[in-house]
Amino acid sequence: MNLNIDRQVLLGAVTKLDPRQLVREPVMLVVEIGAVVTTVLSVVDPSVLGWMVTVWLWLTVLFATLAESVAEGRGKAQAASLRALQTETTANRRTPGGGIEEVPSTSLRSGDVVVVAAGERIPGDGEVIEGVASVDESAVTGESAPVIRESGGDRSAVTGGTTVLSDQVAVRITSEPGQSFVDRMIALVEGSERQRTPNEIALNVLLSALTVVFVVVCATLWPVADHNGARQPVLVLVALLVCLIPTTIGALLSAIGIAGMDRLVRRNVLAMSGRAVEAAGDVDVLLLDKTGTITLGNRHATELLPVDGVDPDELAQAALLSSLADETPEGRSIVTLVGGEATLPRDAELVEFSATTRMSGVDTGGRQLRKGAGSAVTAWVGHSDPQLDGLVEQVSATGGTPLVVAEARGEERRLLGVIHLKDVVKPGMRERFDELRAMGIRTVMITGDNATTAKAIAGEARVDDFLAEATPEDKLALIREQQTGGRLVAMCGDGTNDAPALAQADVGVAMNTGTVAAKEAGNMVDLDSDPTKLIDIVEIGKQLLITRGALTTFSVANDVAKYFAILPAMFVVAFPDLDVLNVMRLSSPESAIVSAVVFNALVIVALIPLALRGVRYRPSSAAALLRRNILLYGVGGLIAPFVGIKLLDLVVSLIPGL
Ligand SMILES: Nc1ncnc2c1ncn2[C@@H]1O[C@H](COP(=O)(O)OP(=O)(O)OP(=O)(O)O)[C@@H](O)[C@H]1O
Ligand SMILES: [K+]
Ligand SMILES: [Mg+2]
Repeated sequence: MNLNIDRQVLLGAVTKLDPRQLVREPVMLVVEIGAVVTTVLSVVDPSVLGWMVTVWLWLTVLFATLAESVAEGRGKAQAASLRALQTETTANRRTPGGGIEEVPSTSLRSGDVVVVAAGERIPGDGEVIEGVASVDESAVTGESAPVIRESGGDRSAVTGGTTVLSDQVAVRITSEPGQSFVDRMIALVEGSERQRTPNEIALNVLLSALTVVFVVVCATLWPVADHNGARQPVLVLVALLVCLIPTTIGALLSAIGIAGMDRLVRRNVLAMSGRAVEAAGDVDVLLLDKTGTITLGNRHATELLPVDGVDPDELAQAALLSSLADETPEGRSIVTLVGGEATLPRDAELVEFSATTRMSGVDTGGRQLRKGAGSAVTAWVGHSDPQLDGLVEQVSATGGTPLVVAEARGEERRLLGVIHLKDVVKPGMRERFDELRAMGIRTVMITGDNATTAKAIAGEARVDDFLAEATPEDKLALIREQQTGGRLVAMCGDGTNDAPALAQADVGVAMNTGTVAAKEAGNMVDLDSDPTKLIDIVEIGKQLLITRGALTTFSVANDVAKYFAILPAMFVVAFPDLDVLNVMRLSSPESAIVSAVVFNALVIVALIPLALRGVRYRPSSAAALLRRNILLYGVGGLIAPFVGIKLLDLVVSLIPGL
């Protein structure tokens, strides 16, 4: 593993020695205080032992800050390239009068509307409110293929710093200066905004408590030893204290957390909350939105199917008229399919699409035209038609979305036919959902589409279960229901109608292609818009928990062993009976103490790569994992000090004066 220790990383490590920063790691703060004490003692009363202990105590603290600095350094290069996106550009802002004024991009505020043409850089985060464009987002996502961004649908969000390749769009800015997506990304990859996770905080409290206990033990050892004629210099007691407190995990705890977040960033996932990363390690159920999440999301009209007695042209004109003002991608695709030069009559009153009504349309010239989900439109018409039901079934069975078209003139309401909307399942879904199943995670697709379409897509993507004709409230209710059963729920979605569910889920992963509302509601954003990314997220979450557990086990086992390694050596002169415990036959009490302190420091260095890389995660039961880790890190931690300190003693004893 390339640790990449350059000047900047070293400088960072030295800066972190500042006690004001170190208070966040109480174990290391105690070591630093110890180092200050031994430094003073060694200046007043110099000795080889004193200086050896002092130098190695300082190194112990430095190794800890170095671990954190190295972990942070890995995001620095990425942060630098992201900063390049923030250079000021000129934005074309719409004035209240309808004109255009040139303003610096840095002065844009939430609510401003800017016009961006081909070749120009999008000056800030926002939502496309007019037009369609292909956008190069590679600077943010690393993906070189251009993406479509359009108004009305679930693919409307744009990121400041990306470039429009073709056409022109109007964008409503949604972020305030300094709070953009790229700002948040930079803070994340640099680790400066890292939030400690609940488990990490709990562990830190536990380690601090342990440290206090050992401080008390060592402080009381002094008068006791003195009383028994085995007076121990303060220097030796400080050395003993540092060996006993959990320095290994105390030094690496923060690096483990930073490295976990970094692993997510490397997989193109931005986690806004550490709690979510930990929760991901224990997820039981994954809920996924269909359109735009499991499928590519460019649902578009491919054919018109009239019912008997309706002229194909009449259906086409009705479909067209009801879609002329429909700004959703579905609506625009109908206009494209039918073609022609039709314009909306002046008296036309629009009925906008909503995920709750699942209909859209227009009222004009005494006519009302509606199109939408089969159940919604037949309910509006007030009666159904077996032939129409057949057409709906026919489209649904292929996984397509049927939009039923209907008309009302006065009292008479008629069903005209069906529009076939087609969408494609993203490649590779099946295998990845199989993998999730192997990890013990149940996948449930939720969609506003009808049950037959849902069933066809669910079968094709091979999810475990599906919920059809779901409104935003249904999605939220399903999550709440799962959570009350004590299960941890992950949700992947892209639409504004997914936002409440994304906010409620323990792990809410918003697709980067999605709407601003979805991205703000979730606690993670996947830049690749791949719902099966959850596999990686779960693995990283599990790995984080396992790594922390393994290194804590190792650290505590190590300290217990050190107790037996050095205590007999310290007191053997005063209590010759202790010699039976002196199994290691270290050459002298002084050499024993120095060897223990050196070993204690070197263990930190040795484990930095493991803390950064993480303990390997293989899918297996929690019990098997626990057994394996206790064996490896517990027993290993008990044995290592005996071997290590003995070997160091052989070298240290050669130093004159020890
Ligand atoms: N522009 C539109 N006009 C009329 N009806 C529409 C339009 N777009 C979609 N519908 C209908 O509304 C239903 C719900 O659509 P919506 O996009 O809200 O679903 P959803 O809950 O996001 O789930 P999914 O993402 O899987 O579609 C669709 O199944 C379709 O029948
Ligand atoms: K220790
Ligand atoms: Mg959707």
